[in-house]
Amino acid sequence: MNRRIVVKIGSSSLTSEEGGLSRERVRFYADELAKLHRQGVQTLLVTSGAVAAGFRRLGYETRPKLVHEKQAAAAVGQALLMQAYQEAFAAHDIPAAQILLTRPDFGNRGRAQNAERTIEELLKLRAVPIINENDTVATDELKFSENDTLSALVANLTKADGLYILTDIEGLYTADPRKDPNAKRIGRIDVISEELYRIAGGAGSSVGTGGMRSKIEAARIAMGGGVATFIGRVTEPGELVQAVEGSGRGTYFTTSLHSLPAKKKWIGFLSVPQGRIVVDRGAEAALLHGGKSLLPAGIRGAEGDFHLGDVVEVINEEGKTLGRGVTNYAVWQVTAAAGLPSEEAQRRVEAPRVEVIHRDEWVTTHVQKEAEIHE
Ligand SMILES: Nc1ncnc2c1ncn2[C@@H]1O[C@H](COP(=O)(O)OP(=O)(O)O)[C@@H](O)[C@H]1O
Ligand SMILES: N[C@@H](CCC(=O)OP(=O)(O)O)C(=O)O
Repeated sequence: MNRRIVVKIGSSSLTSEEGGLSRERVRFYADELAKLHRQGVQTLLVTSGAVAAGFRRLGYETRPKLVHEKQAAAAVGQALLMQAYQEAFAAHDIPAAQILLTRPDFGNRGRAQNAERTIEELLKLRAVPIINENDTVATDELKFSENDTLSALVANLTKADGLYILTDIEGLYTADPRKDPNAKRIGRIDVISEELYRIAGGAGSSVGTGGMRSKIEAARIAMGGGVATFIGRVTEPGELVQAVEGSGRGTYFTTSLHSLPAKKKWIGFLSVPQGRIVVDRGAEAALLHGGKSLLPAGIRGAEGDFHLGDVVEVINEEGKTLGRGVTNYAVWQVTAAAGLPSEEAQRRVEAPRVEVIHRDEWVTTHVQKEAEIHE
């Protein structure tokens, strides 16, 4: 049995047909989590539902669409959401703790460590940390694409053994089952490939389709940090325990990676890149397959506003992401040194090191084209 798990509950699992918060569903999930808690499993909950819980109280007739309206609804609804969880967990004598985070909180190592320490203390005292996005301050560039990403970052930060993303469908299918009756459920996935993003639908498709895409992205981030992931449906009593035991209604994403060293995990899966470096084919092969550092000779260009010590994303000339690393060069130095032999580059821009990114500070996040799918 897992020692520590993160459970993510999406809006679709918590709302009634009219779009408001269902207190009955909140109680159901609290009861399910309490069963694991009683078995000694440390449980963290990432929950949506603030907008759903708040919009009516503010006088909106339907769930608002504009960002500032949603923020206002969430400010009212977050308190109501927590109240519902407080009551539901109190029935099990479990203290419920509220934690509100934004994307940059993970990108700042000091803030991330503070959050981690607070969560450790709460778990030690047998509380359930209940986490949501801090909607008041989160607008576009501060936002997680969905709470799915937030749950993956929390799982990585807290070194969880498993991430359970609960939704209204029994896992990932070979196509959207709402549109294709022949779609089959995928039971297990060992490697996230580009093909999975394709079958989860591309940008510009319906809201639900985007939903599965962001869950695949969450699974990728969690697996990269060594956290096994489940995407599926839990609606009947006992099903969350079953999901954690390996027989849930959904798709299991395995990972052979053991937790990366803390620094690499932060670079690859928690940091917020400050810019991008474009590399040629030779550098791509050296980084992905050669275990080498990135040298100026293989660089084609750079964008963003980064300085020595920042994390940057490295992409190839087709725009595909290869990985991330800590740069020893500022953006102007990368631009001036691009394509030059190492010594000349270092002399010209007075860089502290020859390597633009040293291999000890590099994490590959490249997604391969295809991989086996187990039905
Ligand atoms: N290949 C697929 N397999 C399963 N579901 C898919 C797929 N492609 C798109 N979807 C849609 O994704 C939806 C789940 O995402 P979403 O509605 O955002 O859930 P939540 O609110 O729980 O985050 C499903 O109901 C389904 O319609
Ligand atoms: N943080 C907001 C919205 C988060 C959200 O929509 O997430 P999800 O249900 O996973 O798509 C809320 O609590 O209402």
